[in-house]
Amino acid sequence: MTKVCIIGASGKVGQFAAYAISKIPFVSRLVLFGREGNENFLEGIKLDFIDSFSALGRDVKLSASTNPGDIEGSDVVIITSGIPRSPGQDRLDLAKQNARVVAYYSRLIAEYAPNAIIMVVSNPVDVMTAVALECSGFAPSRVFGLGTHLDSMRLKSYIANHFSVHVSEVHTRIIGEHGETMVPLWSATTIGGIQIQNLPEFSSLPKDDFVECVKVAGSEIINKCGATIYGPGEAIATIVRTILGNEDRILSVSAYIRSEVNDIGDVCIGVPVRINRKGVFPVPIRINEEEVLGFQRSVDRIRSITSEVLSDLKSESAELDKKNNVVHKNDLLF
Ligand SMILES: NC(=O)C1=CN([C@@H]2O[C@H](COP(=O)(O)OP(=O)(O)OC[C@H]3O[C@@H](n4cnc5c(N)ncnc54)[C@H](O)[C@@H]3O)[C@@H](O)[C@H]2O)C=CC1
Ligand SMILES: O=C([O-])CC(=O)C(=O)O
Repeated sequence: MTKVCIIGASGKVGQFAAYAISKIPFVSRLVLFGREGNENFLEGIKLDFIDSFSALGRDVKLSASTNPGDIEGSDVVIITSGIPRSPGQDRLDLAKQNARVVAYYSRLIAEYAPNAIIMVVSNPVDVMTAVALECSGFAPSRVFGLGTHLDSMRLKSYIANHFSVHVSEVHTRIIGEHGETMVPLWSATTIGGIQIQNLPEFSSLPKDDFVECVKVAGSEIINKCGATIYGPGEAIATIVRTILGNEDRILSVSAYIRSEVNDIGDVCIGVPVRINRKGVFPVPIRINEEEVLGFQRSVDRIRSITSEVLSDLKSESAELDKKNNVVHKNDLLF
């Protein structure tokens, strides 16, 4: 019996991710969770899913809920709640607003599903991962964010397309911020097992254009159709499958590192991690000088915004404390 709960299931990403997860064979219970007022909407999604299960021959126990008690017993809880960016906005512009939402749900998860693994999707995902880690009080191995997995998938598809090979022949990795300062690791990119730098075509490869396309992929989709849905949804489902199947795959997600990348650490950011039933475990790596410079820049940027956001949450919490003289459970941020 494995139970997965999607918080923010009434939203676009939450809804499609839930659907993609419902097709994973080991998932036996799925909770479509949302905020109060969305009961009817969530129930409608549930009924529609049930119709599709009939066509698929799937047998998943499905619930639609706004009651925190229904998070209980979850093996994996995914937070997709929060505002998405509008055209012209940077993901980091969402930090302060979404931090309150992620903080609230992380505390709720800690209370109702203390043994769960938390996956954060809400943006800016690296900063929100740090918020979830802080507010849940969970071990770093049990809190991570979607991070640069989606960026790595995007780069992989551009490379596969350029070389006219199947995507499964391409292995590549982007680390750092899920955003402007992301760092592609060409040194860790292979095609059909061959180091990309050993291919004659490498010198003429439009590498900078590829990376630029990855950086703007989300905003381009948002400008054209309002939201990215299927890419993130499938990326989320892949990671859930990796956890529940205890697959020990190495994927790039946002995780807390101590000093695993060239001794750089103390931040939640996109890095390669081993993923299994116990959670996520950063893989110690050494990258080249140019990559270190880029990664350090990314770390500095995320670390500075993270510390601002965490300190705001702390003072808001202290403010509530003073005002109410009592801290109500639902107001607690820390
Ligand atoms: N890390 C990644 O790669 C990706 C992250 N995202 C992020 O995921 C989040 C959700 O995106 P969408 O589903 O497109 O947005 P959406 O607007 O369709 O859904 C937002 C969801 O959050 C809930 N929500 C909003 N404000 C809330 C609040 N104050 N309290 C409780 N719940 C609240 C809504 O009820 C809804 O369920 C955004 O922050 C977006 O930037 C989206 C795609 C990829
Ligand atoms: O771009 C956005 O805001 C959504 C997202 O993170 C992505 O699709 O990479």
